[in-house]
Amino acid sequence: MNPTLSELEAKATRQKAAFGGDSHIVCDNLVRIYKTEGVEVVALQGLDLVIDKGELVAIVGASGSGKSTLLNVLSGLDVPTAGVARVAGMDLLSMSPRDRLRYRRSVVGFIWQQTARNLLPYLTARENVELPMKLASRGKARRGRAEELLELLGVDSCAGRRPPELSGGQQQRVAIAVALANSPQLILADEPTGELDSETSEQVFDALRTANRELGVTVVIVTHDPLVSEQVDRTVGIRDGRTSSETLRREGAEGQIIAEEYAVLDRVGRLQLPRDFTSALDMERRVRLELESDHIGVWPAREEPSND
Ligand SMILES: Nc1ncnc2c1ncn2[C@@H]1O[C@H](COP(=O)(O)OP(=O)(O)OP(=O)(O)O)[C@@H](O)[C@H]1O
Repeated sequence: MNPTLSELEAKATRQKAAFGGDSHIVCDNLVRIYKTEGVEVVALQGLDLVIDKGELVAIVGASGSGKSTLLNVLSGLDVPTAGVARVAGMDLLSMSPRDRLRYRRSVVGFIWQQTARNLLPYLTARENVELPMKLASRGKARRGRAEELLELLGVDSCAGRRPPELSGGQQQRVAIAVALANSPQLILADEPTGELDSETSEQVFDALRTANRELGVTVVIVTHDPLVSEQVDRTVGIRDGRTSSETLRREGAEGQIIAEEYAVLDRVGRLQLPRDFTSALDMERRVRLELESDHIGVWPAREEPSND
């Protein structure tokens, strides 16, 4: 017997709900189109991404590939045009303004690249960390928590100083403490080490790793910095507004780090072949596929027979 329309609808809904399940971050076919002066820019073109609770993930990709757009969506600053974006079970497309404010205050913490953008220059480091707790009406324990966080991130000696009296790396570590103040479940960092030298970058990355390991916070870092992207367990590559590759790292038997790069197969079976692979074999427009017992072969299209 043919299924009824309501059975088909129920099946489609079940399949949709299954993607990403109850993972901490789920982006399903996420689209963000910007319209400026009648021109449309498709910054995210159906991006799929699943991140589990407690993961530390780096996002990499060429300039303009959509990394900051993704982070702005996940932080609740920007609303996508279509698709699904869910963090900790909250739907970022249909959220009310009130829930969005609560989300931005208490569920997610954000660190910008520009050190000066993260902190108020006329407050001390401790007061900067206390401020988000004050705004969220968190009572008495504010001072103790601010000091604990500054200590955890190795900047307790800076508590009484204002940002202009701190180095760039110290400012970023205080910024991480600010982002952690209201015990968020997720920290997002957009190029947090972009303005720093390599030694200072290492300290800032260590502070993010500490937040991840000690507090169990999920951390997503957009970065061009190999020091960061090569030290996380998972690096997600974005190309033209879609996730295109993933590098997974694990420890080998002798303690060495083994990195394996994968292409991402999306929900409808699309994958992006790396540009250097396709250009090395002059692959354009069409390729020939062959299914083998344990792999799929991809070949350049056969030369069309000429009519001469
Ligand atoms: N507010 C906006 N209005 C119009 N277009 C935008 C806006 N923000 C981003 N874009 C466009 O969307 C695309 C993706 O931009 P996005 O900033 O997300 O890329 P990115 O990968 O973070 O780049 P970068 O590494 O240079 O920061 C780009 O083509 C960009 O010009």
